[in-house]
Amino acid sequence: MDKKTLENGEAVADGSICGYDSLHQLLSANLKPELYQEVSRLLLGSNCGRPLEQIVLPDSARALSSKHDFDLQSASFSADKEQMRNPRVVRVGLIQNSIALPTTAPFPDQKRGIFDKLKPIIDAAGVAGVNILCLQEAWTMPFAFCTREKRWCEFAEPVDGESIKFLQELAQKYNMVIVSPILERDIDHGEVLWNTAVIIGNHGNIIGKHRKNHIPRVGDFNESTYYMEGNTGHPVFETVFGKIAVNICYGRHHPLNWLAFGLNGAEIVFNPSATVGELSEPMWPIEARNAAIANSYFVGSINRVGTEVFPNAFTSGDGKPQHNDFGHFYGSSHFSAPDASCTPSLSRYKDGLLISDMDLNLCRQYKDKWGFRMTARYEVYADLFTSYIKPDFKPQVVSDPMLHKNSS
Ligand SMILES: NC(=O)NCCC(=O)O
Repeated sequence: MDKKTLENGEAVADGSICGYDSLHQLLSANLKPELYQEVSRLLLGSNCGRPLEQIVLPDSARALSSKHDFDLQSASFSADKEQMRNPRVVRVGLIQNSIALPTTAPFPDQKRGIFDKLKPIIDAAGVAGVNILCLQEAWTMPFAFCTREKRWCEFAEPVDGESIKFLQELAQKYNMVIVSPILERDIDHGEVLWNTAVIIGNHGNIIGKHRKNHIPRVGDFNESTYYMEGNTGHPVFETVFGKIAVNICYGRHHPLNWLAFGLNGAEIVFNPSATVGELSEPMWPIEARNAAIANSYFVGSINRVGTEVFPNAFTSGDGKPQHNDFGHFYGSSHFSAPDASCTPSLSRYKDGLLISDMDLNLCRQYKDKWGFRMTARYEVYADLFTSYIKPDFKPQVVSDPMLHKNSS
């Protein structure tokens, strides 16, 4: 997009960064090519000694992106050639999107509007041969959990509900595993709500589900009003394309959550999110990438886009005057790899589809290279946790005897 003239810099009201779609576009437009190349090497790392290459995507996918005005980007992660194993290349997609209608529209129209908006983006993933696709957190609805109003619970549905049926058809049509994060209503257990990712197999079957483990109590993220911490552990879903797991949004701030998916053997962990610039943007490029490095797996990070305005003003725990929106959901979805490389991010304000080829052999190659599993000393930490969770736990602190000398 064209750079807009700005008086005070930073993100402007349309969600762009000083008129650019993403940080990477800003840098590419403003640095000399040789400087840009060096900055990219440091910011994005390199993969097998090279910058990531783009994938040649079919014209039909490009046509859908132009017609429906969504960002379409791609990048390919390689691994070293091995003598005993064939490459295990999978094509993985992430979708970020804004809501389709104002939050004041009738609920069924809002939901249908999102389905209609997503269909061509999922089609683009399908025609581009994506094997595993992940949507954003609570994709069927506005992220209304800031309001604390219970009427938004109407968007909840069982794991075999309307939105999953919609995706099951597409999963089967395109032979694609789809991860669908929804607000779940557990009909069999008193109709309680959960924040859940449903894993739909490439035959349109339901493989399983995972419920968000860590619920935020920060800023406007009043999600604990709606659902409790998940009770599904840290499942890894073995699909025909690889072993995948889902660390839902705020769980990305918990290194042990990432670790647990790794211990269970995940090769790709998705982090479908809904988070806003003022709260978390500086953390966003770091946490997922660190998780990918520390756990020797790929991470797919997805954040919704746009500003969602609610009819009734709400307050926050931080003393701000009452307001009607969370702030801007900054998109910027991207992939991170075990070798510390990562893709440029999708747009900060536009719907988008990011497609990456990844050779999953890279996971084991990086386990072998850095030996993080081997050197982790889990038994030392198991002892610490065992004692920490007991009421009589005393922190292991050795005080300088001089500190207390004068007071005795
Ligand atoms: N959806 C969600 O958990 N958001 C919390 C905010 C954050 O983790 O950045």
